[in-house]
Amino acid sequence: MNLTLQDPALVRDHCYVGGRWVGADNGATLAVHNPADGGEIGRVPALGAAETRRAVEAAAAAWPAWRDLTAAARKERLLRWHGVIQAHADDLARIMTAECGKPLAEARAEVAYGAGFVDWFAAEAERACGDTVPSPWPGRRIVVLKQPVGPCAAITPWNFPLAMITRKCAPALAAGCTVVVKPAAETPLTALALAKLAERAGLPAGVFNVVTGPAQVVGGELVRHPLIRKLSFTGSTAVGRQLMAQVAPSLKRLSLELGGNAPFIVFEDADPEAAVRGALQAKFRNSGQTCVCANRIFVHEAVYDAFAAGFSAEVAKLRVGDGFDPRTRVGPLISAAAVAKVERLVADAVAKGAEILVGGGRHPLGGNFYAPTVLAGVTPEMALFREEIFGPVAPLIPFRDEAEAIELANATDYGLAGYFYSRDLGRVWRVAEALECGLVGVNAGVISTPVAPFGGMKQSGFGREGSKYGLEEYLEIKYVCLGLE
Ligand SMILES: NC(=O)C1=CN([C@@H]2O[C@H](COP(=O)(O)OP(=O)(O)OC[C@H]3O[C@@H](n4cnc5c(N)ncnc54)[C@H](OP(=O)(O)O)[C@@H]3O)[C@@H](O)[C@H]2O)C=CC1
Ligand SMILES: O=C(O)CCCC(=O)O
Repeated sequence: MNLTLQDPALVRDHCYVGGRWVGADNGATLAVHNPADGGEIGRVPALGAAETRRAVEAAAAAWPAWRDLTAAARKERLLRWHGVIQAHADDLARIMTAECGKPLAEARAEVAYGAGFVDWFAAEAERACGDTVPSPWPGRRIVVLKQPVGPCAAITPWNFPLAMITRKCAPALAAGCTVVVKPAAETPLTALALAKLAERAGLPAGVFNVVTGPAQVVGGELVRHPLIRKLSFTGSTAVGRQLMAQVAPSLKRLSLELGGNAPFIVFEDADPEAAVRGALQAKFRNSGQTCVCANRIFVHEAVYDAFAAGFSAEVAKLRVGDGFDPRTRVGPLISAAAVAKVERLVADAVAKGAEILVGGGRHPLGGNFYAPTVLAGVTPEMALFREEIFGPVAPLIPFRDEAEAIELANATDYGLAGYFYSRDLGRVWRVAEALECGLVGVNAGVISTPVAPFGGMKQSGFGREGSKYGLEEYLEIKYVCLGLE
C-alpha cells in the first residue's frame, strides 16, 4: 500500500534508542500489514535481547538528568511534544488507519485523545505535591516527598496504537521517569512516528525509547531487567498474568490494564433513543475492538422488543469498509485470527439458541471484514457471555428487574467498564455503586478522557491511567522524619 503523508519522514524503519535510530544487530526485520487488504506497509527491526538491554541502559543513563530537571522544565518539553503531535495529527491518523484499520475519523479522534494525555500530564508535572503531617513528637517534623519511580517499561496493544502509549508515557515523563516502549507487532509505525516527534520536540536522548521485535524476546527482556523499576501493560488478561509472574523476582511496580466484559444495561425508564445511540457507540467503536466495548447488552423485558428493533435498524445501516473511505463506520478486524475468534463465538451462541437479528457472519468484502451483528436471546451458557468478543457483535439479553440486571452484569471475572441507561435518580446511584467495575457510564456510551481515571477491578487488572491518579502510578512516596535539634 502507498501511504501518502505530508511528512513521509514520520514512517520509520528503525527503532529509537538513546536518541539514535537503530536496527537489529543481525539486520532482522518484521513486516507491518494493512488489515484492510493484507498489503505490506513497512518493516521494522526485529530487535534481540542485547539491543533491548541497550535501550534499558539508555533509559537508565538518561534518568538522573531528567529526574533532576524542574517540573516546569519537564512540562515545557512535554508541551513541545504535544505541539508537534498536534501539528502532525493528520499524518499520525493515516499511519494508524493503515496499520490497525480503524476509520480515519476515529484515528483522528484518537490522535486528539492521545495528545490530550501529553497536555494533561505536562501540567500535572507541577502538581506532584507531597505532604506535611502533624508530628506526634514536639521536636520532629514529618514530611512526605513524591519521587519518580525510575526507568519504566510500557508494553502496549494494537487497538489504540497512539493513545495507549501517551496514556502511559506522559505521566511517566511528567513524574520524572524515563521509558522504553514496546508497541504491538501489528502497530509499531505509530509508535515510531511518536518517537520521531519526541526527537523533534527535543526530549533528551534516552528519555523516550521505542523498541520493536518478538514479544518473548523484547518484552521478556524489559520485564526481567533489574534496571526497569516499573512495568505498565495493556493487553490480554492471559499475557498480563504471565507478566505479573515474570516481574515477581525483581518485584517491579506493575500496572495492568487487561481485558473487559462490559455490561450495558437498558432499564425500562431509559430514554429509548439515547440508549440506542449509546449502545451503538459503546459497541462499535473501533469495530468492537476496545477493552471497554459493551460485551453484553441487558435490556428490561418491558422494552426489549422495542430496543431490539430500534438498535438492529441502526446496526444494519453501519457501513463496513476500508478505514480510508470517509463513509466507513466499521473497519476490518485486526487479523484473520480475530475474525476466526468472532466466528467461533457467534457459532457457539447460535448453536445454543441465540437468534441472529442482523449480520451473523463474515462481511461480503471478505478478508478481515466481519458484518456488524446483533444476536437476540443470549444466555449465560454461551461463550460470548463470559469471553471478551473484541469484534462487532452485540448480544442482547433480557432481564426482569434491577436485582437480576446487577447480578447478571457482575457475573463475570472481568471488571473494567459498565454502562447503564436510566432516568431514575435513586436507581442511578444504586446501580453505579453496585457494578463491579472501574468505570461506569450512566446515560453515556463513550466516557474515556485524559482527565478521568481509567482502570479495572477483578481480572481486568489494577492501577489507574489518566487523571491525577495516573501520575501516582509513577511516583514513590518517601517519608522524611526531620529532627529539629
Ligand atoms: N485491554 C485491551 O485493551 C486489549 C485486550 N486485548 C485482548 O486480548 C486478545 C488478544 O489480543 P493480542 O493482541 O494477542 O493481545 P496481547 O496481550 O497478546 O498483546 C498485547 C501486547 O503484549 C505483548 N506481548 C504478548 N505476549 C507477550 C509476552 N510474553 N511478553 C511480553 N509482551 C508480550 C504484545 O506484543 P506482540 O504484539 O509483539 O505479540 C503486545 O505488545 C484480544 O482479542 C482481546 O480480547 C487485546 C489488545 C488490547
Ligand atoms: O481498549 C483499550 O485498552 C483502551 C480503551 C480505549 C479508551 O481509552 O477508551
